[in-house]
Amino acid sequence: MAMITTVQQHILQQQQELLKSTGREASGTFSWLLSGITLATKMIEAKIRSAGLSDVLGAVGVENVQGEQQQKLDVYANQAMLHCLGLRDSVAALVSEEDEEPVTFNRDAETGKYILVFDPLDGSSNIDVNVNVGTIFSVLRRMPAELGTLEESILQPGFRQVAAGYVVYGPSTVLVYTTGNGVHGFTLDPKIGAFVLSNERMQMPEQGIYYSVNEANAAGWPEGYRSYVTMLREGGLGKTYSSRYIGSLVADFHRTLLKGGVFLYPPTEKQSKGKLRLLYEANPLAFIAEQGGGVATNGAERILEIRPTGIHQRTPFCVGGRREMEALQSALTGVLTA
Ligand SMILES: O=P(O)(O)OC[C@H]1O[C@](O)(COP(=O)(O)O)[C@@H](O)[C@@H]1O
Ligand SMILES: [Mg+2]
Ligand SMILES: [Mg+2]
Repeated sequence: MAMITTVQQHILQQQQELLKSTGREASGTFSWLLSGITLATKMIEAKIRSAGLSDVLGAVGVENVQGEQQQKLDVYANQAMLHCLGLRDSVAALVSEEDEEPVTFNRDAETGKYILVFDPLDGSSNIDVNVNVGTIFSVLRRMPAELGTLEESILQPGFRQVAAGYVVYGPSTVLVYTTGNGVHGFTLDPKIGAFVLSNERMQMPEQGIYYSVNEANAAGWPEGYRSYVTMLREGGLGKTYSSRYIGSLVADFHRTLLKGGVFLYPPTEKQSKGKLRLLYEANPLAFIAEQGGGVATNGAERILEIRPTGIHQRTPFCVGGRREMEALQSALTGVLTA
């Protein structure tokens, strides 16, 4: 019988490796915490698989804190995450794209030592048309009380993340995560209902063949982005690039991690800060990209060094292989070199 490694086993192994170097035992708290995410995402996966047969398609008729029409599946996914993670007593706060304020728990700093930040359902505009959507999460450690309040702990910069990951609900359901020790992918095996290791130590290719951006916004981009995309299209980086844009960040990112290339959501005249959110979209994917050998910026600085000022703040988001991101930096600083 082929031996399998589930995501829980893998996390525990990673923890044991990590702690062995400090002579301490893995408490299991962390893998128990992440099992809350795998349980919630399996519930969401089950809803999506038969979406057309149950009442989860369409909008609920109210706007969320982002000013977007909330989809029924946004609400279901949010409830699943809040329910499964709220039960974990190591959780001090839950921060969701769908909730204006964090959900906090009256747990002392010893017990409630983690903060979960998440986008329960990413790619909402694609739900009703059966295109890949996902869930994105980021884990921060609560700061000791003498160093900061719970609110300050939530607004820590991205390089303070202790874990990050996403699940793509597509032809198969794939979970990708990092705890700062490489990027690892797991596929949900429907026969046993477990996420099984399928891609260990994933690496983003140094250079790819795809660029991914919503070109409908091109007229509103700063000039550097337009000339950069033109340069890629015209073979300026020694290869002819093709365009791929799904409109679900988690799916466009997953392709970029596997195949390389570049994903961009630049600022526009309408949205000078771009559209995507720093805490639960850009930060977790930037952590994974860097752990996979890629690069992630807001066009000027490293995403993981941005100091958050608000839980729903937006940021321009550029992520991709080393070659594409070096060329982007040149283009945005006005030195477009092939
Ligand atoms: O339609 P646009 O402007 O290209 O925006 C697409 C982007 O918006 C998003 O759908 C925003 O995320 P949510 O669906 O979680 O709100 C991203 O997944 C995607 O990359
Ligand atoms: Mg999203
Ligand atoms: Mg969302």
